[in-house]
Amino acid sequence: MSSIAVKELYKTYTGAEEPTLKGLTFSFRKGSIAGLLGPNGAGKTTTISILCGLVKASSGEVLINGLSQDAAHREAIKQQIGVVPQRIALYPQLSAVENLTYFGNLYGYRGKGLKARIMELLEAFGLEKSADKEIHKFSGGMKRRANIIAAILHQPSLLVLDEPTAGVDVQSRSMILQFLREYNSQGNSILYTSHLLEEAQSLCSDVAIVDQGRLIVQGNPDQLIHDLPDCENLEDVFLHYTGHALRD
Ligand SMILES: Nc1ncnc2c1ncn2[C@@H]1O[C@H](COP(=O)(O)OP(=O)(O)OP(=O)(O)O)[C@@H](O)[C@H]1O
Repeated sequence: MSSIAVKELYKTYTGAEEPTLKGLTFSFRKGSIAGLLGPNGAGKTTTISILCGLVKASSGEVLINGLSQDAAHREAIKQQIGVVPQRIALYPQLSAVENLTYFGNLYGYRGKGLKARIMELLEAFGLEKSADKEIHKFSGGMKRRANIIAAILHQPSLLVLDEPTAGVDVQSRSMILQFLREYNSQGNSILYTSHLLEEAQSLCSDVAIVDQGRLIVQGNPDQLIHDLPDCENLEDVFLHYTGHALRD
């Protein structure tokens, strides 16, 4: 079964002249680490926002673990999916523990069990010494790691991350990537976006390259590289399919 299936997805934002998504179709198998790749403005964040139920598609279908992303399945999907947005979604004036307790409560977790899970995850992400520090005192990498913890308190079987390694230092990035591999090895599916193609090549079992709201190509990174005789890595493949023209 697919963890994610997107079929003929269209999205036109209110007031926009052109659709952002133009019949986007792809699917990722359960248990994969999938990369949604594409140039600036390709529609990656829009797609992720629709997948997570934050933005409504103009038309098309989205299935999460076989459930259609609609009002009838919203609660079931909420339990199965964890979302790490591009922008830090934490309260700056609250400490890490206060933030994470708030997010745990949203999923119905309380008391000692929640506290233990928060402390376990803070330690796993190297943040245990900063448990009671306010988020606005965190570095960029610390904020990003805390943002990930907020999304996995309820142990979602599908974790969706929008550029989780953008703008963080090498140490934080290495820790985040190690975490993603471990979380996946526990049987969970991962979908992430990135502009770092070397990273995506080594992390992902499957990638979908999108451009201008459409799927350009999908497959295993090594296979995609192998299929094109002039390409040595995923960046070559990406440029082969999306070209060299700037998007701004
Ligand atoms: N809320 C919005 N209202 C109107 N247009 C939007 C909105 N959000 C995104 N867009 C437009 O949709 C297009 C795709 O944006 P989106 O953020 O989905 O792309 P992306 O692939 O994630 O890009 P990037 O790599 O730059 O993050 C862009 O042209 C953007 O201006």
